[in-house]
Amino acid sequence: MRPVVLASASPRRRELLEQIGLSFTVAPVDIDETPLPDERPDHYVERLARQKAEAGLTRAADPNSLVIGSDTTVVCEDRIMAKPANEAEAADMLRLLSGRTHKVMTAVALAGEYGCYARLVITEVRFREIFEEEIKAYWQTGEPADKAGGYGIQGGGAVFVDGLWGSYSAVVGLPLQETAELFEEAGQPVWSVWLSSAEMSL
Ligand SMILES: Cc1cn([C@H]2C[C@H](O)[C@@H](COP(=O)(O)OP(=O)(O)OP(=O)(O)O)O2)c(=O)[nH]c1=O
Repeated sequence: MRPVVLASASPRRRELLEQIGLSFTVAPVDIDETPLPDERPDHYVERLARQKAEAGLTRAADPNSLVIGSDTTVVCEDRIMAKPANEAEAADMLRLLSGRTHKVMTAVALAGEYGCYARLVITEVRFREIFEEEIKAYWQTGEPADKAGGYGIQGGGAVFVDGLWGSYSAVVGLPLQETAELFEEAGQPVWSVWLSSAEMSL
């Protein structure tokens, strides 16, 4: 088995990867997340996911590692919403998302000595109308600050959600089905990890 590295500082990505039973180490990378001039949001998230995975591989102690990088961005009315810089920006984001359907774009990339492969997952999320008092109170919870679009579907942000079409895990930060597909293609399927942990516990 090749060692698996998650090149991310996101606690959500760590929890999602733990959920499917993979053993891995965490080694965040720091890359410039500024969009290129006129860059399309789908190209942007995939580029960042690839850059995170590739930077992680360059730094990995074992060159045989499989390194995961991922990026999540909320897109509404052609606006790319990364993590809000402050309360005013978070409030602006939630006002725009209120009563509308937006897209959550998440890309996952897996880099290994064979190259870097990626999947882009687009999920539609519909929000009910959100009131000013709620926006103010939600900021106080601390939840919006480190999340794309200024909300967490896995937390209090769930109360705004009217409907979701696509991948729930992708909205939280890592599309698990597509991540497993990349591992399958890399010759290290997730089920083989399940099998070896089951054999070890016998
Ligand atoms: C929309 C949404 C995003 N998020 C999070 C997932 C990501 O952590 C974050 C988007 O920021 P990213 O820049 O994708 O990731 P990050 O900076 O947190 O971590 P790293 O780059 O080191 O991998 O928003 C949620 O937790 N819940 C949600 O509902």
